[in-house]
Amino acid sequence: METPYTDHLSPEDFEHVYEPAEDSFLLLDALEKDLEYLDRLQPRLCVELGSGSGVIITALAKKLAGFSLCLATDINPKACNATRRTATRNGARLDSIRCSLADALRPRSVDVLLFNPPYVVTSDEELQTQQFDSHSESSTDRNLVFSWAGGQDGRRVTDILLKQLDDILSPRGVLYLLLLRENKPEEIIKYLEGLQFRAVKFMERRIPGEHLCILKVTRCSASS
Ligand SMILES: C[S@@+](CC[C@H](N)C(=O)[O-])C[C@H]1O[C@@H](n2cnc3c(N)ncnc32)[C@H](O)[C@@H]1O
Repeated sequence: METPYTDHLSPEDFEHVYEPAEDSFLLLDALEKDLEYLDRLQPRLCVELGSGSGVIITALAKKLAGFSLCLATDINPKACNATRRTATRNGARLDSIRCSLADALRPRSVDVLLFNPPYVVTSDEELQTQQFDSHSESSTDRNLVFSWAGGQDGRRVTDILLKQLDDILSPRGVLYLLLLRENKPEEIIKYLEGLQFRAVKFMERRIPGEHLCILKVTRCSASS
């Protein structure tokens, strides 16, 4: 899949919005690798949580143009705005909604769910401030911190999503989730198996200082 243009986003934008990095590109590569599967799935609704600059959902929206509705969410209003601009600049059709995770969506409606969460292990205090800020309409200097700060085990936001996953994914839905080794992917796989999901490490990449992987999650009841 082509990496969308981001030349409309300035260095000032990237002071508030997460700039695409190795983690973003790994998620893009995983989607590229699974395009045949996605073509067969013919998803009606694809959603990226925490879309940041919007490069990932824009790339997918272009690829699946014609048969999928694509949506992006982010708690950071500047990220929602950047996502809209990236989609427009690249000729992709999608909507961008400011909300936490999938809070604004109909239950069990999402066929393809993407999330590159704030995954870095930090103190939990970082996130308490995030909850306060996320109620404000304005963007703050701390938005960038909230794009990577993950609290204990780098899992605070991810764990909220995992608890809600059964209510978010459609019966044939699939989740592509980016994780760091420190997020304990094996523990997450076991947890999901207990909830009747099938989770596999779909792609892995070592970069200086980080060992990243993409978890692919489907319902056990879904045909593979
Ligand atoms: C690591 S960045 C990923 C950005 C983009 N998806 C990418 O891969 O380049 C994480 C994004 O999640 C957003 N985020 C953090 N907590 C969130 C939440 N509870 N609901 C929605 N978005 C959230 C941040 O604002 C940030 O844009």
